[in-house]
Amino acid sequence: MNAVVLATRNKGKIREFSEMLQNFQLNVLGLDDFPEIGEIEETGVTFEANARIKASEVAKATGLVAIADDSGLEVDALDGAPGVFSARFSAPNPTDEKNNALLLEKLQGVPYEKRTARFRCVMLAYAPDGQELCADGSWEGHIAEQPEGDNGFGYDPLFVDSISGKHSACLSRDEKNARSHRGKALRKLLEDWPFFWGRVKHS
Ligand SMILES: O=c1[nH]c(=O)c2ncn([C@@H]3O[C@H](COP(=O)(O)OP(=O)(O)OP(=O)(O)O)[C@@H](O)[C@H]3O)c2[nH]1
Ligand SMILES: [Mg+2]
Repeated sequence: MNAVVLATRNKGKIREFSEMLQNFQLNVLGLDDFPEIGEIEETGVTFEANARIKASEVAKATGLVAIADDSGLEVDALDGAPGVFSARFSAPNPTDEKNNALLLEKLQGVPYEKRTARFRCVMLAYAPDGQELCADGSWEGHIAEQPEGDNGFGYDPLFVDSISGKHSACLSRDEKNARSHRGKALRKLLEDWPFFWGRVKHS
């Protein structure tokens, strides 16, 4: 079976990837299977650059095709912040709770109609021979004034899906995967997957 490794340590992403890939003929490994791989520094200024850094480092270290996701939240009233810094918004020692609290603080006094935002995801598969496949996805919504829901991760309790009007953390797993930036990017990536896999040199 084709083996790929997910170049992420985010448990929420790993869960969503696993749910969406369960019907594919892929043996999906994670970084837990390669404890020798340390922290990967995200020095890029774009989602694409960071996705390439993560995927290429893991592909070279494992000799397997690696898939990375670099994603984040862009808030219009904050000129696109936190963007590529979404995971590190409340640095040093960022947590999802602190990131959400900081986001609410920065948006204090901003009316709902001006709290527009989107999640973006760039997903990139990188082969040890240097070939790559890249796809992106975005998800439009608003930032609520109060958190709601227990599902998902990250900013999901504050992100309101523009279509259903529901907080992302209130969506079921299938509903989120159907709408989300990550779901869209992964479905695009998989469309071109057979062609990519056929071109890659497998050792
Ligand atoms: O509510 C959310 N629902 C989502 O669906 C989602 N997708 C991304 N994000 C935020 O953006 C950061 C990614 O940063 P990121 O791509 O560097 O990932 P990460 O550092 O968490 O893990 P890794 O993949 O780098 O190992 C995450 O931590 C989250 O804060 C999300 N928040
Ligand atoms: Mg990261």
